[in-house]
Amino acid sequence: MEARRWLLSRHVARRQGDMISWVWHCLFHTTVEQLKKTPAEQRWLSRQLRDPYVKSARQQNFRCRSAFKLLEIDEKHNILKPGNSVIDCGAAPGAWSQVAVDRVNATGFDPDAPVGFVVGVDLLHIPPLDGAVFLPHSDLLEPTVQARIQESLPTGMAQVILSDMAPNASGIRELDQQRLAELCLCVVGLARKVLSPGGTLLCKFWDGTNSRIIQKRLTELFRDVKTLKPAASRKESSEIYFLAKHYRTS
Ligand SMILES: C[S@@+](CC[C@H](N)C(=O)[O-])C[C@H]1O[C@@H](n2cnc3c(N)ncnc32)[C@H](O)[C@@H]1O
Repeated sequence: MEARRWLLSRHVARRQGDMISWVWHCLFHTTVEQLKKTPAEQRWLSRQLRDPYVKSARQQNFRCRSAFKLLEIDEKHNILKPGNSVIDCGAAPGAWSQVAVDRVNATGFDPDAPVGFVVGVDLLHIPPLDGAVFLPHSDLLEPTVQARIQESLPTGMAQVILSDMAPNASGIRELDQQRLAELCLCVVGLARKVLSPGGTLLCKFWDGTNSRIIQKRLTELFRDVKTLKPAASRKESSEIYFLAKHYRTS
């Protein structure tokens, strides 16, 4: 009898112990998970949790917060118009393409309303989006990829080229800037092949020594070149955007 009571009390104690550790786990799960992360991951996570644009992106069904950068630029500078063909370079996960699809296709029931076209390209997978054609797992630096973009355009020409491309950060500032400069020059090269006269190019860059080289190149090719820092672009980031309008053919 004594032995049975002892066994029972040990069983109850174990169950209570399990319960306590389960409650402990539920209460502190997030904290423990956070502790497992590296300091950089923790900083990223707490920044994401505090970021109002992350919250708004979730509420408005945008794939990521960067949508608000393009929305702000377009509201101020009116670059995306109904009927435009748009190339979105570095499109994954697809938030800029969401904005572009919405802006280039006029809403309403008018059968004659202009219909736009959006093609997005990225090294990564891009989840499908109604109204956009995507070329995932594709490197814009490859001439064959640029040829596929051109083939996909209804008239072989685009009125707007967007680039939010960024290389994977190596942590070495100069190297990363050099890589982004290469990507920007590649976008400029694409513009020379497919941009309609009068067309627009919007290109992300990290402000620094190379930015003058890119700006100079753009000024040679476009009548109006501006440097923009949208509100949704983090203040601590050196990210800027070149907005080049009125592409000149000669
Ligand atoms: C900041 S994200 C773009 C976010 C996107 N604008 C959006 O709103 O969803 C930058 C993207 O550039 C892409 N990228 C970098 N180098 C590239 C290259 N050579 N060709 C194509 N995409 C590239 C990256 O894979 C990454 O997905």
